[in-house]
Amino acid sequence: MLVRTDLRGRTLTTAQLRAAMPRGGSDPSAVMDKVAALVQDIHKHGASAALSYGEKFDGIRPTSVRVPAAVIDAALDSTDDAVKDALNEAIRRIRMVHAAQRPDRHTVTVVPGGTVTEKWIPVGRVGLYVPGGKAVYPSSVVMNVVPAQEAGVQSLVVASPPQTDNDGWPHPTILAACALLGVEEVWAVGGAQAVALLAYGGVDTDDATVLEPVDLVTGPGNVFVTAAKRLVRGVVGIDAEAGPSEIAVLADQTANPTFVAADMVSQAEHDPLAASVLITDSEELADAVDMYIDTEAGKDVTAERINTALAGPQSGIILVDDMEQGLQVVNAYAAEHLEIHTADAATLADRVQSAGAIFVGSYSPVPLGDYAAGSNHVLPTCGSARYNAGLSTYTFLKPVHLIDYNEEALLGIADAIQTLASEEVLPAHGTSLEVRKQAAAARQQP
Ligand SMILES: NC(=O)c1ccc[n+]([C@@H]2O[C@H](COP(=O)([O-])OP(=O)(O)OC[C@H]3O[C@@H](n4cnc5c(N)ncnc54)[C@H](O)[C@@H]3O)[C@@H](O)[C@H]2O)c1
Ligand SMILES: N[C@H](CO)Cc1c[nH]c[nH+]1
Ligand SMILES: [Zn+2]
Repeated sequence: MLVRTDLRGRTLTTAQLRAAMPRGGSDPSAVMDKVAALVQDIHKHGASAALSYGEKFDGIRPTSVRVPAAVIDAALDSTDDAVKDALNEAIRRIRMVHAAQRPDRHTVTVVPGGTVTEKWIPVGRVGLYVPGGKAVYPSSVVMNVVPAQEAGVQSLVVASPPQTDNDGWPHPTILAACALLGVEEVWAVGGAQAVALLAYGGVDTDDATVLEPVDLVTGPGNVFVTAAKRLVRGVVGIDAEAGPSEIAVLADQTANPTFVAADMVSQAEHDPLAASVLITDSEELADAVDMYIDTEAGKDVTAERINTALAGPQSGIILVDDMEQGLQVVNAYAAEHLEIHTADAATLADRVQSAGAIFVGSYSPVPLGDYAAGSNHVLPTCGSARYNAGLSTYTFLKPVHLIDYNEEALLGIADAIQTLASEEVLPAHGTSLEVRKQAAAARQQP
């Protein structure tokens, strides 16, 4: 049975609401000291230190960080046709959505002769993290690579943990997904050590192959990956923090309890720290969801993770008076994934302010988005959807302004600029305008 929190009849401030939410130990600050020491070590000792941490945590040391091309080709050859077809269909849909995100360059004519153009420049080199600890994630290869490609990134590297049953190389289906997408640079390194190596770079085991550092690290991962991303932010760019999975379901008495419960269990199976939360005004639904979870959940190989995640302080059922209070809870919680199973799901979905992705109605379950809706599954966790969005083509683009004024347009605003510069006591700024004014005046002299 999930822990219940009864908010009915209570009016809470935002801070009180947040405090009342079930949230667990997926906060990276809990492992920050340990991960900081690891990141420092890799900054100092590079690839050999990263491989040593891999040996410790993943149980194997590959012969090199960079995966040889022949290993990637062999992985594609040995991949089942059904898996290749499924990956190709997912790639097709995800590419459609992310290609449509590419923003246009646009120019604003501020005054005659004075324009500001916004141009989108792709990040130069990116490091895409693909998890491979408790489960392996070929789908995350697609979710990282496709938006980077659609943004026009020229240089990208995928990093994923070494696997004991693949000679220390990343999982073969991860390599196959890279091959299908035309990715040639793959590193066999995982966890916090992967993030640190991507940020600082190094030299491979042959003492010759340079592992060039990247400009931006993206991708999901466990709490160690998330902590490392927080630590290297500034040395490199990072995307939103996409840590252990979360699902919140907002549901009323019209919801199908089996659908709701199955979707909650689906995210619990990622990690013992994963969170599954039901927000409902129907005790009957809450009881039925509990019943399903008690009798049906956790019969598969992932049972232990599911049971731990559902029993943890991060999971539970929140009872609310009605959908208005439900929406307040939803916005305060800011789930990575929000499913809405109510009579008016689309209307409520439009009113949600904070969620990584919103799944509308009974036939848009989170696993659809995990693999093949076309949307991205790398989404902000731990409440960061209040201020961050999921991975997208925009993540890999920088909007840069081109400022182009002619003399007349500049002189038309010169006095205002000089006034402001003088107000800020920055006289050299004013001089930049003054010399141009004087040059113009000199030309007017007979
Ligand atoms: N939010 C999202 O968008 C999203 C998407 C997909 C997956 N996820 C999450 O990604 C996570 C994947 O986790 P995972 O563990 O399966 O794979 P992972 O690749 O993130 O982590 C595995 C690595 O963790 C390191 N590690 C393991 N134990 C350690 C320890 N005690 N100390 C230091 N490092 C250690 C190892 O080096 C290993 O390579 C899950 O939590 C899943 O829910 C999130
Ligand atoms: N639900 C995960 C994001 O939290 C993504 C995923 C990949 N594979 C299955 N699920
Ligand atoms: Zn999932």
